[in-house]
Amino acid sequence: MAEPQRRVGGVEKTPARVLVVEARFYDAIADELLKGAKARLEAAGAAFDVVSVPGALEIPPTIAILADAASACHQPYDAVVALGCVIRGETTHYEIVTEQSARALMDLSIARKLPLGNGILTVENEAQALARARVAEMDKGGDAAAAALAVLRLKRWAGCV
Ligand SMILES: Nc1c(NC[C@H](O)[C@H](O)[C@H](O)CO)[nH]c(=O)[nH]c1=O
Ligand SMILES: CC(=O)[C@@H](O)COP(=O)(O)O
Repeated sequence: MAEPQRRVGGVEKTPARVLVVEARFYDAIADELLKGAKARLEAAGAAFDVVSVPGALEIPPTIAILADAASACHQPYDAVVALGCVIRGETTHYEIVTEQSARALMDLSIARKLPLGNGILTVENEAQALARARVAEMDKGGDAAAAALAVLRLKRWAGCV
């Protein structure tokens, strides 16, 4: 049976090796998302690597590349967190970026049975983005990290029943 869950100060301890891939298309938003994700991972006792890419479309291939590289080095990642912000512009490119990045992340997670938290904001304007990125407000970066760890705990539990 899986070891009893250890919850300290309201945070479920989850020892893990986590890959965080952040898109830096909007630096101020990315900073807040990363701040929240790191705080949640640290509170859970998880180790993590942070890698930056230009935009949301680069997140899925970067995860695939680095997950394979880590496994080849016999240091596989237990979970992944994707962080980014896509703000609608004048053209249909918003649909491409949002839908393709989300679809690719879901496909990656399922195909590889890799716990993955999707913290890519898809919003209409900067105000909506800031409200969701800020740790003191909606903390979507922290939520994405927490979601990845929650699925990891389930995966470990399933492996031990
Ligand atoms: N408009 C946004 C983008 N667009 C860039 C793409 O993600 C990608 O980097 C480019 O098409 C080159 O492959 N990316 C975001 O993360 N956020 C946006 O609002
Ligand atoms: C979501 C985007 O790619 C966005 O920056 C594109 O803006 P636009 O549609 O005005 O070119």
